[in-house]
Amino acid sequence: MPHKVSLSRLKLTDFRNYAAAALALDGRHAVLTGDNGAGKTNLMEAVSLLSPGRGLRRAAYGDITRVGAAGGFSIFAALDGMEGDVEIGTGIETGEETTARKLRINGTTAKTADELTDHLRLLWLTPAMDGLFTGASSDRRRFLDRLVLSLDPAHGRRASDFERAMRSRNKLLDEGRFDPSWLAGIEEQMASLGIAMALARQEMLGLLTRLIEETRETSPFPSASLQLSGFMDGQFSRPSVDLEDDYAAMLAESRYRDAGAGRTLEGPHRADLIVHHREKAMEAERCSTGEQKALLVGLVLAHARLVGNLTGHAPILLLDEIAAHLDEGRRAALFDLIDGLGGQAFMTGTDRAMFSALGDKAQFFTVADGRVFE
Ligand SMILES: Nc1ncnc2c1ncn2[C@@H]1O[C@H](COP(=O)(O)OP(=O)(O)OP(=O)(O)O)[C@@H](O)[C@H]1O
Repeated sequence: MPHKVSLSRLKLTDFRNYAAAALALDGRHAVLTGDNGAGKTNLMEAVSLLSPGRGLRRAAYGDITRVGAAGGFSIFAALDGMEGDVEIGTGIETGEETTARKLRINGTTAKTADELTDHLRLLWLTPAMDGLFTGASSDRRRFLDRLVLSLDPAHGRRASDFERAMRSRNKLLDEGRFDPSWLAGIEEQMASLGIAMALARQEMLGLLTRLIEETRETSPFPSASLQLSGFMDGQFSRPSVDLEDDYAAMLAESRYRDAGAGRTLEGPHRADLIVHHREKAMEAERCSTGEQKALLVGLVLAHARLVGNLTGHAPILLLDEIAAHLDEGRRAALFDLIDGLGGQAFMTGTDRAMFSALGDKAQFFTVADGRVFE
């Protein structure tokens, strides 16, 4: 069983609809119940900001700050983390527009948000993700990259460096500056970063596929088969240097075409995650709403197990309204599965009775009008 990472304290100031709130957690799962609009998802969002990036809503920091607050927002958390006890503080200081948030770990300013992954790994599942299989491929790519990131923290840097290189190539092409040596330099960089990104995604999917295979018999959820498509399809068994050379050559050949299109048409930024419902041998997008939800829950929980197995520490799970449409038996099976992962899960719902099968495995909180109490 992986080690448990658990939040022991969470304090919010001027965060969404919370002027000030504090939660004392005892290491068990946390169930947050309350009416619509009470502030349950806001609490989950606050926890999600303990990982790199803009949290589970991908919101602008200015929007997170409580309407009417004099300054910015802040989040403080204490946890029993992957390297022992740690205190994390994050937020923005003034209400003005900013793209960066301050981050302090044990009182010291962190150089990058990636340092958070030394202390905890977070995974979430929200109702906003229900359309993942039918929606835009960019959402599936972001989902895929978050899965990779929770195993391989360097993936985020790779992806942002690739984006930056691609933007400078697009700009040169857009301005008609076809300087071959300048472009070749950028394309070489794109090739090494782009292939590294694609290989990291491929490796994670391979590991996840194996784990899904191993746990298939016992899982109460349908199993997913996973494939990458849209970039270097079927070529990932070749040496990475050959793939890099091929991609660099592809970019060099497509300069005029890409200039015409106004963007780079080939690359890891065009890849898609293709998911099938294995038992039904059906594309996920053609499954029923309930089947899609079950597939997604199964996939995220399988990934949580993988993160626990590979890092030795179970991730913290944020499961927003996960039990809403399940019957009693399925809910109980779901809670058993979540508990069996060995980590701390935060779960929300409108009705406390829905979580009764958790018994004393969870701490129950009531959320009402921007206040939270046990
Ligand atoms: N920056 C902000 N300042 C003040 N209030 C905000 C801010 N952003 C969002 N809110 C409010 O926070 C409230 C609670 O939102 P939240 O999504 O957490 O509700 P919830 O309890 O998860 O509800 P539901 O059960 O409907 O999903 C909403 O009424 C929203 O208007």
